[in-house]
Amino acid sequence: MSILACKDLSKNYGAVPALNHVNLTVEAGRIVGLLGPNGSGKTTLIKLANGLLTPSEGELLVCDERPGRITHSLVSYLPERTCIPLWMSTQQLLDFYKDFYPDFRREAAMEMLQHLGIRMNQRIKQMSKGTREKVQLIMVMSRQASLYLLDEPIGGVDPATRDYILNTIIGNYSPDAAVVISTHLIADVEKVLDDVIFINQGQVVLQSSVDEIRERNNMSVDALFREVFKC
Ligand SMILES: Nc1ncnc2c1ncn2[C@@H]1O[C@H](COP(=O)(O)OP(=O)(O)OP(=O)(O)O)[C@@H](O)[C@H]1O
Repeated sequence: MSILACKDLSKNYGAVPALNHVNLTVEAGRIVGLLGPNGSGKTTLIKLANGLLTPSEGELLVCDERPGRITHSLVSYLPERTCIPLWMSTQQLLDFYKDFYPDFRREAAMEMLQHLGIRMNQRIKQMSKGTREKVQLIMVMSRQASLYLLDEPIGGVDPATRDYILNTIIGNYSPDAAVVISTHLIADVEKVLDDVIFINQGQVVLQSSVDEIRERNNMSVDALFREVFKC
């Protein structure tokens, strides 16, 4: 069973085609980079997988289920923008997640928050943008989900902390789960990726393992991306 499967999936916003007959699968145990230029359809695909949008044509399945009530408990989603309640303290946010998500691993979240020096009594609205991003990512990755959908997870995180975030958080998920990361920070993220999907103008132009890219093209994912999408 694949964790995510798109079959001939299309999505239009009115007359604007955002995804155009996309076929792809993501298997358990894989960390997949969803990479493409601005406006290529990454966020649209992530929102379809999370059930925030519905397909115009074709099908998208999460663990063999159409997005809906069942998949909401299987998917842990980090949106592009911060959407945690700003008035809460870190402590209150932990309580909120524990109440809301039965699969939330509070101890794991606490350990990561403490490692990054994030105070339990600080309110989210008092935090810097990068700290908010870290907190939200820790919350999302502390759920025991089957599919993690991370839309631009580390854009505001300083480079020194990125490696910790990527290694500790993304390296700590269950082998039965899959992670899809949309990012423009390819050089930073590619060391944790197993596979990449290149998407352009709503179409998948490449799906490959990172090892294959390095062997076949003798270059990093970042270098290949720059070559494929050169302006
Ligand atoms: N709500 C909307 N209404 C109309 N068009 C939209 C809407 N959201 C996205 N689009 C269009 O759909 C296409 C894909 O957008 P999407 O946000 O999925 O791209 P993206 O790859 O995530 O881009 P970026 O890297 O800039 O975040 C673009 O042409 C965009 O203008």
